[in-house]
Amino acid sequence: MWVKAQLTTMTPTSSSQQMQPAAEEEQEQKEKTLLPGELIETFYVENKRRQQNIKIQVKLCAQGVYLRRETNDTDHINEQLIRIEDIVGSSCGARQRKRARGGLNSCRNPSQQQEEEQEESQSQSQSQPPPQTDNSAYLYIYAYLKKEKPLRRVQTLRILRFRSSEDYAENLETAQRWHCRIREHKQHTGAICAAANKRLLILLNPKSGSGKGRELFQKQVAPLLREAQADYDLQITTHSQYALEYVRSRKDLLERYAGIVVASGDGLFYEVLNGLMERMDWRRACAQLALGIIPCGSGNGLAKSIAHHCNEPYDPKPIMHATLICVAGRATPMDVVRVELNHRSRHSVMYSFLSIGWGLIADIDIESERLRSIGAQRFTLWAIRRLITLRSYQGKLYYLPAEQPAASPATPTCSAPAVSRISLPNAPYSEFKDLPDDQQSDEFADALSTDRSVYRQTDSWHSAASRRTAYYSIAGQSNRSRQSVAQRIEAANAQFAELVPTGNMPGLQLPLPAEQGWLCEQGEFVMVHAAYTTHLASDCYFAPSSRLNDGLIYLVVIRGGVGRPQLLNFLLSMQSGNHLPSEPDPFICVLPVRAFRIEPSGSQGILTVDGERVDYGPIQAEVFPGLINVMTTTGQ
Ligand SMILES: Nc1ncnc2c1ncn2[C@@H]1O[C@H](COP(=O)(O)OP(=O)(O)OP(=O)(O)O)[C@@H](O)[C@H]1O
Repeated sequence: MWVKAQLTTMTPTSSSQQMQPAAEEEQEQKEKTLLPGELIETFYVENKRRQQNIKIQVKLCAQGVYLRRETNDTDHINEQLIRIEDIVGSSCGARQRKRARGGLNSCRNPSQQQEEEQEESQSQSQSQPPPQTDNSAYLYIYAYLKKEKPLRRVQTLRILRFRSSEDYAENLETAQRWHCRIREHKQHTGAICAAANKRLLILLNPKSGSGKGRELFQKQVAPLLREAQADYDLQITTHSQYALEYVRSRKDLLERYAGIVVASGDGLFYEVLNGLMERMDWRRACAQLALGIIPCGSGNGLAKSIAHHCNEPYDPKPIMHATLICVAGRATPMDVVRVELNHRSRHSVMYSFLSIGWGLIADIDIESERLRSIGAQRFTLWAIRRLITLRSYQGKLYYLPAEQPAASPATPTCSAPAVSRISLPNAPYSEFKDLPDDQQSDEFADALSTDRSVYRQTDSWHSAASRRTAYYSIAGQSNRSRQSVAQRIEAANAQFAELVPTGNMPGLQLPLPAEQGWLCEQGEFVMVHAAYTTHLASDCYFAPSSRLNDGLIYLVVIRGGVGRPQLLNFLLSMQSGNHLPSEPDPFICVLPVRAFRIEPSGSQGILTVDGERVDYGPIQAEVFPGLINVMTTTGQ
């Protein structure tokens, strides 16, 4: 790569540096061959060592910024393309002080900054003309070049100095033309934050992870958002359920925002997802709002899974890398899993994006909470403890295999004792329509306001025992007959039932139809852990075969009777993703399924959904393929 310096100022020919007539002709010729939306200009970079100006032709096109250096040696022409995908944004104006350019420079500590400022003011007083005599306009191009082996992003700043005219306004106009074109090309790539007239909603949990969310945001996220010229509203959560309530109740969510970014751990993303699903326009909201995550939590399974999906780096700067994904912000569909729980005859429904755990891993995760103060080592310590006092749980596991009748040979399966069949449509939610906006706010006002308590205690919508009711506002309708009110309530109930995301599994208390493909295994389990993203945490590569939008739940089953050495090996290999047996194994297997149900026999145990503890009892889950959209760099 010939451009060695990360920060290079390029200056086009000015009136005082007249182009040779031949060069002028050449330039004119090149401009004639430009496609619409393309710009071209010749700049000179001063090479102090050789005491000469190096001629660089810069072309802005749909692919990015193309730089071509021509030296006097005829055989020495170097080229570089800064891909439009690697360009975060640009800005233009008068010369900026180094610190004001943002980027990672603004993350330096105060003493470093002070030194830099002193250096800069000295160098300015020595070599640079005072700002008022500089009529140049500058274009700053912020890019993070993607490099493989090792996978990383290299922060790069290119500065183009426009000074062909003596008039600053004219130079600025040229720089602005370049700046606008860059933004237009970014828009064509589908960048969500470059979308016109829409903003990002950023929800920040100041308590997540080490509790430094606010500081991390100011130092690492905000400068990048500035470079990307992303307009955003920042909401700091004040308590648990804040984000859920905010997303659920904000009326102008879809009109105002192009996406929602969670700057927190997986817990807050769970709230945002469930808040969206509790909206009456849930389907439109899921389709239109892309969701992003900036990992400020302790587990960060989703952020790592997204980075893995689009082959983006994660460590050593997970926040910077995730922010880059969010500002690239192309939407990729992602599966969501509908979970139904039954605890002491209370039913609840929730939506999950990461995992459901029963047994070993859930136990380690939750029970080691008491050692939180020692950091990530709590998991290792508790895993050792649990290996010594190994537990197993009695129960029944039902599942609907993804491939019928036989599973893919690449994924070894376990033999299941009982077989029955059931069919699930690929996209069970596709049959529902959203409520028109005006109906949302009026007709279903009562249903919305009372819904949450009902919603979390309801049976499956299709189950015979469902207690779910939509309350229809009858205020101001006293002149209508009782009969008509009853009919209207019934009609509203029917319509309401169609407008919420319903599952296709029978209610938890109902048997699974024997003839439709369900398999059942009864016995002792050390663990059943369902995952639908590759990573459960940034250092736990749990379901390597998983894809964001494959419509699959990966059930990892460890049966009773498994030896401790095999279990130890399993736990130690989870980080690298080598924990699953490559050959059929009697004790450990992974099952790609579309739905499953767990019926634990006892009443004591731990169940987790997305890493959070939920009531212990029967639980069932089914996948809704590609229900939401998450921000990725690829858009696939
Ligand atoms: N201001 C707040 N104070 C206390 N709790 C909050 C606040 N805002 C959000 N919460 C709750 O904190 C919980 C945990 O947050 P989050 O998942 O973001 O961080 P974490 O637990 O550190 O990360 P991870 O889930 O990756 O381990 C969320 O479920 C959320 O309900």
